[in-house]
Amino acid sequence: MSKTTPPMQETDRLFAQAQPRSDFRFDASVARVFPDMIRRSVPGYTTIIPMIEVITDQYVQPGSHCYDLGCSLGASTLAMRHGIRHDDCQLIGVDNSAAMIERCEHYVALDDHPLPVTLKCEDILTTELTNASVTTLNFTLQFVAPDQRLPLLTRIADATRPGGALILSEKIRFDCQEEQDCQTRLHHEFKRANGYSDLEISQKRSALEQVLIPETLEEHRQRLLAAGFDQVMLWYQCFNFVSMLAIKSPE
Ligand SMILES: C[S@@+](CC[C@H](N)C(=O)[O-])C[C@H]1O[C@@H](n2cnc3c(N)ncnc32)[C@H](O)[C@@H]1O
Ligand SMILES: O=C(O)C(=O)C[C@]1(C(=O)O)C=C[C@@H](O)C=C1
Repeated sequence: MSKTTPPMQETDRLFAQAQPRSDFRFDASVARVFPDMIRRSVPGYTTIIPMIEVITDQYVQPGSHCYDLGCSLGASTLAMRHGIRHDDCQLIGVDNSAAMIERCEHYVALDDHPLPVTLKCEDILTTELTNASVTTLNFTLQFVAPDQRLPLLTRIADATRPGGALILSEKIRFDCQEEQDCQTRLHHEFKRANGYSDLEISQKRSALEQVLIPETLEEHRQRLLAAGFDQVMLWYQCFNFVSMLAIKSPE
């Protein structure tokens, strides 16, 4: 596959046939269907991506680094790229799935924009973070072990310049059981409306159970403050999917 040939985009039928339960992984079969899978699975994803460009444009600083942690195929990376007005910034996408990074390189090459993008196949828990103005975790923190989340967010906050920001999008859970049930039902209806069958929805749900650990909005808010951010705002919610903006005050 040459770098300028668009990768084949396939429809997500990964959970269409009855199969033994196994944990969800970001492997080559997921990477092949990922644009279709995430668009049909995450309510609001197609709104959040263009807003990442708008938010990046507001918080990016000249001469700084911008990070997309858990970049997958680069949808959020490219949104950041288009929001960066300074030619002396570095944009770095990090993902520990080799299959994702390999395909991401093609999407970056096809995107007509002068700002270089560095892609790293690394663990976001250990990747180097310095001199950051904007960092994005677009539906990635939910896959990090809960006890590793505060250390990661603290590293991000420590690396962020005064006036810089973190965009954090997550699937959340609710303390109130009634709300949890209602929002989960609405999310599953969204998947059904996008053509997923009951079997696909339930098989993916059990594959994600041990892997995607959602937390409440309050848990996210408190931890972002504990990590060193000064202000936390909810800027988007659709059912049990949200996006937050955590800001370090200007000096
Ligand atoms: C839901 S996807 C992110 C979607 C992407 N940000 C977007 O906007 O299209 C989560 C990604 O995080 C990556 N990931 C999960 N844990 C990681 C870790 N510890 N280090 C690096 N990447 C990780 C996965 O490989 C996967 O590609
Ligand atoms: O919660 C679900 O049911 C999902 O399918 C969500 C989700 C996500 O939020 O990342 C899980 C895995 C894929 O990356 C696409 C969507």
